Amino acid sequence: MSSKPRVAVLGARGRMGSEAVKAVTAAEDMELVAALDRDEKRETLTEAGAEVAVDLTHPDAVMGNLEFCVRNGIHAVVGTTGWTDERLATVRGWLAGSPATGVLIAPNFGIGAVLTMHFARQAARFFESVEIVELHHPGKADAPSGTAVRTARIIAEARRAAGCPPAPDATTTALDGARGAEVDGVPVHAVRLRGLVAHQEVLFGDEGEIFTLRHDSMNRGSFMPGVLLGIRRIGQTPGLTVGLEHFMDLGS
Ligand SMILES: NC(=O)C1=CN([C@@H]2O[C@H](COP(=O)(O)OP(=O)(O)OC[C@H]3O[C@@H](n4cnc5c(N)ncnc54)[C@H](O)[C@@H]3O)[C@@H](O)[C@H]2O)C=CC1
Ligand SMILES: O=C(O)C1=N[C@H](C(=O)O)C[C@H](O)C1
Repeated sequence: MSSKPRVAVLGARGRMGSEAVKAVTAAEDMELVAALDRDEKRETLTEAGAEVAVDLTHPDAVMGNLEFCVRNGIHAVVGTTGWTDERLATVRGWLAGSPATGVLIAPNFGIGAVLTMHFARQAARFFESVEIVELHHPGKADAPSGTAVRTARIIAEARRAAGCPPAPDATTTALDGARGAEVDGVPVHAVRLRGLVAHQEVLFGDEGEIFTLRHDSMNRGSFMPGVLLGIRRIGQTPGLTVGLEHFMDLGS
């Protein structure tokens, strides 16, 4: 990769993509070489000599974009949501054919959001109960958020490893959705409200004690230090990396 990575943004006219275009343009150690949105041809990436593509599009678009990038040896920094185990396995398969290429999938670029997940992993085994509430702007396509799904999986994994029993819940009758969506056994509740950007609470409970982790992104600029960190690191990180925490030297 060049000493100043040549960067393309996909989804460049969107809420996140337009912010990423500004952040990459303002960063002195990288160069914006392409800014694409829907209906613009992916070949622009190769024509422009892009070395890193930042994908901030839509769950329906991200797989096609990534396949193109990996096939052409373009590293990818992905904020787009909608990840399943099957999709991750497909990306690993593509990368096997292009072993020098790196893909970072970051459920959340907010430094505080990454720390929330890190601390949630540590707290998970100490409390009987845990539930997640994520709160977002009403323009969001997916529910629950990618961050909430990832947080729930991290918590569930930590609780399984510690041999924790399921959280207590005496509910025998409920309206559909009243107890949220179950992600790996953790209830996740999604709020969509005008005025919000991106917020999450992880609620842990035990006898006489509640422990809450809360993160608030007040604007989309809050995600940009994480996007830039991903661009700076992905060229030296071949293969698939899931989660920005791997670039943050957080220790265990
Ligand atoms: N990882 C993170 O920290 C964050 C991730 N996100 C995720 O990023 C994605 C985008 O979010 P927003 O910017 O709020 O959405 P948005 O709807 O404002 O922007 C998406 C943009 O992608 C464009 N697009 C759709 N298909 C495309 C394609 N095939 N090629 C190029 N562009 C295409 C759309 O025209 C639109 O301009 C969502 O999945 C969202 O959940 C959002 C905020 C933070
Ligand atoms: O769509 C959004 O806005 C966000 N999407 C990501 C998610 O689904 O977790 C990250 C952040 O929550 C904002």
